[in-house]
Amino acid sequence: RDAPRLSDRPEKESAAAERERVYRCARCRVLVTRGRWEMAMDGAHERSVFNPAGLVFRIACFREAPGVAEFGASSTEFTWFRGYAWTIGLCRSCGVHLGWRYEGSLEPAVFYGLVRARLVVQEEGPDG
Ligand SMILES: O=C1C=NC(=S)N1
Repeated sequence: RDAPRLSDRPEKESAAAERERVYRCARCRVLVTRGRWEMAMDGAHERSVFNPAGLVFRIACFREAPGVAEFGASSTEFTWFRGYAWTIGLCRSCGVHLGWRYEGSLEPAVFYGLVRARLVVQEEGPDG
């Protein structure tokens, strides 16, 4: 693997470094989102969810994800976030499934649940 996956991230990472992180599509490297937009939902930064097909995903929530394009109609079926409807979110550039866009009448009105394994952290600059 040429880019450290999020699971490789050092545990004691400074909040400032986290905010500067750039997350890119693991398949095409387009910019998807940024650390400054990451948010905790119900106190958790990450959560494991599963769909009716039994597929399990480890997702992280972000307030914004410019690299994600919505696909298809929204649904409230089996939503992992009460009060929110979800729409499939694909990579805007290569179309791979990156996660879901959530919309609801709560705060925040919109957020994204993205599959951590489908994102890579942008390579550090020359100073590492
Ligand atoms: O929140 C979600 C997204 N896909 C399923 S299933 N529930």
